[in-house]
Amino acid sequence: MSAPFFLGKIIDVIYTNPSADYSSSLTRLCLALGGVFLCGAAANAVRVYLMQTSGQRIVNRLRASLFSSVLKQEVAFFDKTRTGELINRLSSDAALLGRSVTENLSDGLRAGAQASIGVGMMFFVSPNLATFVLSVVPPISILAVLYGRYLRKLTKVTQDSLAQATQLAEERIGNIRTVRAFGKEMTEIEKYTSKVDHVMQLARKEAFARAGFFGATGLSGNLIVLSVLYKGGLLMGSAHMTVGELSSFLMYAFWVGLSIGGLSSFYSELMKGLGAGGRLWELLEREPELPFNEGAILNEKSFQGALEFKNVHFAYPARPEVPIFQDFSLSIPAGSITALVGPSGSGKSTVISLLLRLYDASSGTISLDGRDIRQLNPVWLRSKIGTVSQEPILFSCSIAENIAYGADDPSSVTAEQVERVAGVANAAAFIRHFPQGFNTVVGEKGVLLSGGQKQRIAIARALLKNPRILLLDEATSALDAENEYLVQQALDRLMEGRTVFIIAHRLSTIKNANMVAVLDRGKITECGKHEELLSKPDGIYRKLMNKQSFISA
Ligand SMILES: Nc1ncnc2c1ncn2[C@@H]1O[C@H](COP(=O)(O)OP(=O)(O)OP(=O)(O)O)[C@@H](O)[C@H]1O
Repeated sequence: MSAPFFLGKIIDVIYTNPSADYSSSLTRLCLALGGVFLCGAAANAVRVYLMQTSGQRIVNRLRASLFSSVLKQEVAFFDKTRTGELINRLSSDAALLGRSVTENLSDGLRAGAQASIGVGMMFFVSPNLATFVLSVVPPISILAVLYGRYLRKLTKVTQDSLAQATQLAEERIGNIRTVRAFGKEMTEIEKYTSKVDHVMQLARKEAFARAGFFGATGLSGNLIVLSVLYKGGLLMGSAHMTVGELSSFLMYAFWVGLSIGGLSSFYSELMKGLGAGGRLWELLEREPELPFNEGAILNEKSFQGALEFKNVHFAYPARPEVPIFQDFSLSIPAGSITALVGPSGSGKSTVISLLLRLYDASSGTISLDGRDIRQLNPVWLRSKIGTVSQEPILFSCSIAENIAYGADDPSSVTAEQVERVAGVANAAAFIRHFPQGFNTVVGEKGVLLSGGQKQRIAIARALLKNPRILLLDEATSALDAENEYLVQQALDRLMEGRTVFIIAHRLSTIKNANMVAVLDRGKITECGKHEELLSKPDGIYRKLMNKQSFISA
């Protein structure tokens, strides 16, 4: 900021002081100006480096905190929040906010310092001229505030619209097989294009506002310079100013003009950042409705694994008006196999979700060894429960890593442990057939494997977890005879010595269960062994067995 001052002095020396110490004055002033330039260059380099690195650090921390906050939310939150929206928050919103508070903030601070010191220096050089010139500033400030408000609103809408496009792309790319099977590529392309077109329309609105604002601020800056020339010229004419002073003043005025342009850009970027930041904070500060990692832990030694539902009422939070369970009661004794049967959509999978405490019952209690699960630490509770679902989901990493995922600490699992459980789960043979063996990457959600293979890997994963309680949702689709036998044998091994709750789709499972429970219209209507239930002439179970086809393999 002192450069124009020295420049003015140098010009005055050149113009008005051709005296004896002319060359030494000139050298001194030029050296001082050279020093100022050097310091300026070094400070700028350091500023850029620090802002770049701190910017990235802020974005990274923001993303990590956001991811952690998202993963701790209750499952109902994910029922009502679109995945694409969350991904957008993590990627584009975080970047926008990060950039806004670092690079942009640094530019803004610099512009602010330049403008205020520039104004101070203008008053120092010529108070008279400065007062005249600064009458241009207030209208620009009003314009900036109005523009900032508009931009903030527009950014929120644009980010929302972008999130919708991301959501669509993510869902359709993730389910390309379904899109392809229905031949809907062109429809999806059109849908996506129309969504990004909408983003474009909003971007055009922003560009329009930006163009007007920048035009106006640029013009104001130039008007400042013009007014300096005019009024300064008059002052010089009446010998109230030297040529050096006018030059210094002109440069300060030019800087102030530029800085106002910089400040307006900073302001608009800040408003954009705040627009994107609003929902980031909302998400960062959101407290999960179900506790994440707090509550009691039962004594491991006396832990049995008996489960009980008592008069449970439940409706999904996303659809509170549709009751799923009404007065649902069921006792699952420790170490026994309980099979649940019921029509499709009757709420069988919901029982598993409640046992895992993915949702809380609206009323009634679910207990583990006589203790209400709402008093227990959900992380501990889930560590005692293993699940194998109808269509197990694997992650896009190696088979070994997918199996090790079952352990509390996957990094401590040895290759021998993985191979052992894979052997018990009848998976080792087919895994060894792959060229990369246990290091074979299974593709997103395990697409590179067959249904039976995925199931056996999921069984190996559950075996490694070695849980006291096992919740199984049998696959509804029949496998070929060999696969069927291998999966069934693996499941039988997995079930040994545990409390097993199984949603049954196979006749053999029902026959082998210690107890079969029949779910009908939100409650358990019959309970007993397969033959007992079948012998009731008007029993619901009997009707169900006639109506519903169970896999008989
Ligand atoms: N996350 C959810 N939000 C709202 N409603 C849900 C949710 N999940 C399931 N439902 C509804 O709850 C009811 C019970 O679903 P559930 O998956 O438990 O049935 P199911 O007996 O396991 O069915 P199937 O045998 O076909 O797998 C269904 O009507 C379903 O539409």
